[in-house]
Amino acid sequence: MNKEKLKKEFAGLLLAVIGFFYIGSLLFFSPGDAELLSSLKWYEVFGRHATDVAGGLNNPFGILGARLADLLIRDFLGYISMIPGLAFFYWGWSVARLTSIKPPLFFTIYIVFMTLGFATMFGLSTLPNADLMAGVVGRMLAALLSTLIGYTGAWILMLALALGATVVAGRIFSEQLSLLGRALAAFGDTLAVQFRKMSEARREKKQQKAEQKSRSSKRAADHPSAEQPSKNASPASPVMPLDGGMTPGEFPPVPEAPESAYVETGDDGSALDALPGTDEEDSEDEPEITIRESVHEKEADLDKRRLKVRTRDRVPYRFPSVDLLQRTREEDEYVDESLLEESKNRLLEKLRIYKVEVLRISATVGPRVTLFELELAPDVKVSKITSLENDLAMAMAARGIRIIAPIPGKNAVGVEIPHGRPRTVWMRSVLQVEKFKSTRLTLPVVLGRTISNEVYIDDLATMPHLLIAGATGAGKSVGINVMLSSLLYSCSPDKIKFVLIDPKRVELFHYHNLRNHFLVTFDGLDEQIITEPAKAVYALRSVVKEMELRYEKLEQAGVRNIADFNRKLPGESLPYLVVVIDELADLMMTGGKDVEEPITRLAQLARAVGIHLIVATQRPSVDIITGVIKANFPARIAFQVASKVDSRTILDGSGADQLLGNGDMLYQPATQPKPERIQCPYISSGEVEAITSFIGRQDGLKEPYRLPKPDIKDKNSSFSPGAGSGRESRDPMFVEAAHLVVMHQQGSVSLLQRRLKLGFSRAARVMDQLEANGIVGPAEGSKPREVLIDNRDALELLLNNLDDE
Ligand SMILES: Nc1ncnc2c1ncn2[C@@H]1O[C@H](COP(=O)(O)OP(=O)(O)OP(=O)(O)O)[C@@H](O)[C@H]1O
Repeated sequence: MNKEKLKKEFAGLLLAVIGFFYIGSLLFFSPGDAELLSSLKWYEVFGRHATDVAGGLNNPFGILGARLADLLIRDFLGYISMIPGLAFFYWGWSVARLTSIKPPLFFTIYIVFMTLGFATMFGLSTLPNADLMAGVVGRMLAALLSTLIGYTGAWILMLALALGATVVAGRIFSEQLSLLGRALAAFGDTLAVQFRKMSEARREKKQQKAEQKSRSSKRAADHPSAEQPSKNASPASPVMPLDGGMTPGEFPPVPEAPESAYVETGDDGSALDALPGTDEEDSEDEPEITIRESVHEKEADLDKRRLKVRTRDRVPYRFPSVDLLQRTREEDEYVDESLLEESKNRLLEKLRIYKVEVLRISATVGPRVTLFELELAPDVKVSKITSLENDLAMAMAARGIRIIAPIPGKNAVGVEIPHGRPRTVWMRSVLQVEKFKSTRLTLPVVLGRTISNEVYIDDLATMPHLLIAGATGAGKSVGINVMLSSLLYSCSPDKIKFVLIDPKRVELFHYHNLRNHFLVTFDGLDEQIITEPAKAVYALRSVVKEMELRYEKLEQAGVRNIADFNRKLPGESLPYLVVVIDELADLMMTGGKDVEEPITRLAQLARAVGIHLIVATQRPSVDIITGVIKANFPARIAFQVASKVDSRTILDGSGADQLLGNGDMLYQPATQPKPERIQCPYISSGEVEAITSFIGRQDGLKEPYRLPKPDIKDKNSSFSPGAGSGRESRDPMFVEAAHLVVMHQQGSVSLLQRRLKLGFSRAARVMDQLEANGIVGPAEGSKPREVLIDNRDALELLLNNLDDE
């Protein structure tokens, strides 16, 4: 048994003992004790006189009990004072079983209120002994009320108050009552089983006796001359033959009544379960569960920061207040240990069937699921557990079971099982934490709460692009709203701009309010939120052009990235651009390569110039999330998807098919080997509207941020400036660059920059051309590209072939 649990149970027991003492002392109140006690000073507990007094008391709870009873019954609330004693038991039970102290606290308030009420009612009544029940306080309250509102009025008021308090308490304690009901039912079941065991044993004994009797009378009848066997004679002593070819002296052995074996039978008498003590033995062998404390995030008031700022063009801007977000009930972190124990037992039982031995088990209760961490016996292979995922899910009859084998960095495997008390994570609660208030991340986006209840915030600037997939209704749009809102709560309109592409037309509608602050304008397009696929291609190409222009600026300033640029030239600082595409499938269906190419290009190159993509789709199939797109989005979020295949497409592994929907997600950052399960916060469209219209009502910036016209030479051709494989579109340094990467066997842009003295954007363009001509592989995040040509000769051959084309 773990120490923590033992401590809690001890404290619970102590409280129950105090409860017994309290009620017992009052129950044995004797008016005669008062006289004896009056001769004893209150601090006198030792000495002869104290012993004499204690010996003469009628109250078996000694001096302390008698004093307590005297004080409470005679001078306070009469016999009614006994009722609050029940609270000790509730506290004891709560301390031993639960982590939340709220229910017993409410119960104590309720019971004190009811005690005062009952005392007053007894004070009002004329029943015999009513005075003794009401005590001084009850009588006083009754007198006060009947003077103020009359006798009948006082009765009506008291009854109404008692009824009202009981109704309220019933609501508050409905869950506790059902728990108590379950506990009582379980206790009842145990009693019934014990009772059945006993009566079964009695019946069997009777049956044996009857059988023995009938056998001996049969023997006596068959062999009247035979001597009666002595009382102590063994049944196997040589006596008469029986039917069935037994030799004389042979008796069928009398079956011993099995002492420990007990077979529970169904109504039809069939065996339900062979229980030769297995349950008890098993539960003794079972490892104890340790409940891990969830993380308590330090709270902070987000409104207590500098809310008013001035933009670069001297326009005042005020950050939205968190009061625009719904005030919600506190997220209840109460852990129902009995349910937890039930899940643990079921899990261990199933694992036992598959012969998986567990040494230690601990549980972390998250917003939607409980993570059981299992330390396995050394001879159990981890692969065995992984192969059991489906069987376990079926055996436990639960959706949402996910196995993490092993948990990265731990000597344990994880099994996530949904618990019966899903908690909504509210947007307000995840923003009102110190972590978010004092974040130093460039583009902080809140993703939600982890299983250990920690608020998970990541930096979009380092992700650097995010791919989101999930079935319809799984929570993608809510997720995008959460991310955009966290950016609105942390960045001023100077710092960040949004390019919003919404082919579904309804998802990003509220952001129209941001047109004068956060939305870019396009040279050549009227819309600021793009909804038509053709215009989306135009807008994406505009962003590509912007990227190229930014690279030129960076080159001129002699810096490597946007952060350095903004530090070096604060007067010309560039805002970060966040490009959001809410439904890639709609675009890919109509735009195909025309959409894929600018997205890929941006994903490959745009990070350094502060352009970041958030792309969502409800169709995570390979024709939408192509290999090239996938390779360039190292950070991915999977909400619930329909199949394992979809899960593999987005995460390169299963798991997303086992999610529960409603914002339950797996986040795979570029830097971690395995995805993390997170519950996305909930933000309603009303809240998004409130935030955006708060911003929209403020004075807009003097100058909109305008994106340039894209380079469109041939409308029908794929748009890939500089990335073409045609001879005329190749950079003059192409051949030299090809030789360089093959010689060094290293496809890195910085190598070209250094050795060929090229600017970043030109070097990146040449690298794309090398890829398009099959000399290097696709970009793999920040790693150098793979060089596909082994040696100089092979390269010469390839270059000759290219020239012949
Ligand atoms: N984080 C969350 N917490 C609680 N409920 C959520 C959460 N996210 C989504 N939901 C519920 O699921 C519903 C659908 O969510 P949402 O519109 O984001 O789905 P979607 O994946 O964008 O669907 P579609 O692809 O059809 O647009 C919401 O209206 C809400 O009731």
